Amino acid sequence: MLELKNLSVTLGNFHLHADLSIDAGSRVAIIGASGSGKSTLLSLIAGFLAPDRGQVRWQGQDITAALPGQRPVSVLFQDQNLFPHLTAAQNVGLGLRPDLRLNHGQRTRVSQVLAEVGLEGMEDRKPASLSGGQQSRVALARVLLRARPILLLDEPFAALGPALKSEMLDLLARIAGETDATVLMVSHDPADARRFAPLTIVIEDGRAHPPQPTGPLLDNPPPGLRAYLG
Ligand SMILES: Nc1ncnc2c1ncn2[C@@H]1O[C@H](COP(=O)(O)OP(=O)(O)OP(=O)(O)O)[C@@H](O)[C@H]1O
Repeated sequence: MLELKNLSVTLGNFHLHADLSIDAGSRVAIIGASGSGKSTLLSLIAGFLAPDRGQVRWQGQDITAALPGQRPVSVLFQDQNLFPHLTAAQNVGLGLRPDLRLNHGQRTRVSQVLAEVGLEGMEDRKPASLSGGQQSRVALARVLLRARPILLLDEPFAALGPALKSEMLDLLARIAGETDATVLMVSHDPADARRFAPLTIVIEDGRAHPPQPTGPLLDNPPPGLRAYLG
């Protein structure tokens, strides 16, 4: 279980508070207006940002003071997930060894995960020679290889067209299933939440609310969320 216990942070005039828990293996959407604190919440969990108060706990262990690299977490952003000067295989291989000194078995594993996301034979391509969808697949292959228990996604597929985006969400769901990951995904698109996440965290007025069932929430949104969804 991922627990945010009485967690709060202040950034200038902005305050965010969260007191909630998420069962291991859940898929949760995070929705809220622009500037409501969605990325801030992910940063607190990933360890990019330290809270003023409260704890982040995973499977009963306090990880509040752990450095980002020591946390059981992978993060995918909207872009800049790949290093442009490295090949697809190297970008994926970073998930195993940051110095890229991979042995034969590890290189084989990299090729396997690339094939699993539909990029067989593209090991040596650099990001500039891959389409947007293929670049997303490389980033997902690295997530698959790392197999960290918590996966945080900050609008990872926002730049892709609708058909490609739903393809990527399906691939993500498959990868999350294979790795048993607990997934938190920020999205501006309620259709993504419905498609991917049985539960949704609403962030409003400086508060991240406990996860609620996505369907009923979006069918009958509270006033603040209704105004945001339009
Ligand atoms: N380092 C900082 N110093 C001061 N304020 C900050 C800092 N970082 C973020 N903020 C403020 O915190 C608030 C929440 O930002 P955050 O990026 O979490 O919002 P968001 O919900 O992810 O927005 P968007 O949907 O536009 O990406 C914003 O008002 C932002 O200006």
